[in-house]
Amino acid sequence: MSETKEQRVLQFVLQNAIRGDPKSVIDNIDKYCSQREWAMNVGDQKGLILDNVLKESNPNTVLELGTYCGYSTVRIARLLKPGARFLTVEFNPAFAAVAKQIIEFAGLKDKVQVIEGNTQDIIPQLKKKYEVDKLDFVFVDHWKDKYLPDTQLLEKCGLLAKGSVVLADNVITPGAPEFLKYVRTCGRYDCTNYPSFLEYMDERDALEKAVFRG
Ligand SMILES: O=c1[nH]cnc2c(O)cc(-c3ccc(F)cc3)cc12
Ligand SMILES: [Mg+2]
Repeated sequence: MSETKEQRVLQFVLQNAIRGDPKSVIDNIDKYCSQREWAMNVGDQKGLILDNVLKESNPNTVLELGTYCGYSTVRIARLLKPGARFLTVEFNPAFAAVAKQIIEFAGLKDKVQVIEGNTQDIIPQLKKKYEVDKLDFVFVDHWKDKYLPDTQLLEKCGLLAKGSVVLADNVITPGAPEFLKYVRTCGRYDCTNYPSFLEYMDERDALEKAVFRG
């Protein structure tokens, strides 16, 4: 069976990165996806913004919506303090399989729980099944049409508290206009826009930080 792009990214990492070294995993995914095949990783420019917003938040409990190959999962997990909890949700089983191997190769297997499934099914299970009380940091990077319904579901399930950070990728390209309008006008978030560029391209993109007011 012919391999997929995501499997080729995994092979490049396994053959070129240093086992147990998250930075070398990140750098090699960026190298492959900028020089050989574009892939929808958050990338190094937006990734640096993600790093900085995450460091400011210094979270105990993190949720990622959209694991893909695990690039941002590795970026986040490498910066978490000991004992922090990190759950990441991926709908596509083939993507989840690649991500688990990349996360393990980076030496971060014990810091992350990869959950395969639909975010709208998983989010309501976080409190009871996954023993989550509140989320300090949520990285939203899955399907653009799910940004708004999933954010509202997080609110409805009582998973956000005063100061919870919701950081969303791609609010320019491909764009998440309904999500942006909601977080900027509903009165429950303090929003900051971080202009940047689409991963590995010259097109404009941005991250949006929405801090829940509680
Ligand atoms: O679907 C996406 N999920 C998560 N992140 C994405 C991401 O960073 C970029 C894109 C994307 C951007 C431009 C384009 F021409 C085609 C796809 C999609 C996703
Ligand atoms: Mg993205």
